[in-house]
Amino acid sequence: MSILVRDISKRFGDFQAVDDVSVSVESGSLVALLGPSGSGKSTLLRIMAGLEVPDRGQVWIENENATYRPVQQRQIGFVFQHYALFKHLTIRQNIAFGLNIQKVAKAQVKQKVDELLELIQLKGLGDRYPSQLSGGQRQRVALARSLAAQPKTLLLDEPFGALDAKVRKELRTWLRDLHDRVHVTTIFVTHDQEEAMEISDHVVIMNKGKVEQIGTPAEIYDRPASEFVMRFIGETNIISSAKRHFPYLEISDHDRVFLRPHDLLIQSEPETNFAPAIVSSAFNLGWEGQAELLLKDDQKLIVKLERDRFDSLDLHPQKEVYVKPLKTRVFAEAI
Ligand SMILES: Nc1ncnc2c1ncn2[C@@H]1O[C@H](COP(=O)(O)OP(=O)(O)OP(=O)(O)O)[C@@H](O)[C@H]1O
Repeated sequence: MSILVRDISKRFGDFQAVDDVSVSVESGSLVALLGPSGSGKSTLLRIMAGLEVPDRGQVWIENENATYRPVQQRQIGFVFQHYALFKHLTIRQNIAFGLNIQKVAKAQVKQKVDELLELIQLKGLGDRYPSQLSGGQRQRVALARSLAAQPKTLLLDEPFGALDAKVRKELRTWLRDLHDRVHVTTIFVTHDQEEAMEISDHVVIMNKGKVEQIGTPAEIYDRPASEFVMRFIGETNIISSAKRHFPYLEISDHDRVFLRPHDLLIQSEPETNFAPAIVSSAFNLGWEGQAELLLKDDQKLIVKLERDRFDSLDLHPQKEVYVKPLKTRVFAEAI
């Protein structure tokens, strides 16, 4: 089911939580709403769900204006960070809960629950109670419960936020696999860049109630639309008055240049267009090498290198090296 929010604004008292936001989510895609705390992600999700009414703007579901349509009529399933399962019901009974309320025939309920238990890879655990499952398993049950009613869209608000880092990582790939099997349009809120970048078809980057950029993970990383996006996604070096170090760059004298730690050439010998720098520290991280360099005016640069290159350069504190940016970005000053 496609969802389009158009020119949505929502204010709480004096606070503008969502500020003129438009987002279009294609049917069957997996989309992340990503941004720092308080950027309006959950509010936007709740407006899509019908749990919150926008002050302005519209929500279109499958090309129908659904702005004032009640939650129950939106064919939406939810999972929240702390989606408490019913403690006194078994996993099977939890998953079947909505179907039983709808008075679906017993044999059909059993079949559906079996299918869902298989889908969430908890086949043997249907007769356990929630307290007998791990946090990650419980969230999978919560997802199965929301899928039981065959929603056309799944809205997930920090679904793995309460879990530890390792389980989180496992569950996000699991969510992508699940999505590839069931193809339900899925929109999930996260403040974890890696989570959003790893599994989404499109990422919506939010900041202070506004959309900064919408794109595929590669577009967002390679062509950030703003300084905020560049700094929020991946690591970034910022060089002030970069023209002093790299006169050949086609920038103004006082422009700040942004560049990723991987987007630098580094060598031991001087060469045209390379700026001298002194290594202040170098670490072998195992899978790659990382060095901190100081340019002539003491501006810091982080460089990340493939292991072979790192080893052959023999980087160590005080060594003089020469660097040249490969890909640079300049943004208008943030207001
Ligand atoms: N019902 C409400 N009443 C008053 N203020 C609210 C309400 N809901 C949200 N807010 C405020 O609106 C802002 C945006 O909240 P929202 O939950 O949408 O942000 P978020 O990006 O999801 O942040 P987080 O990652 O911390 O959940 C916050 O400052 C929050 O305090």
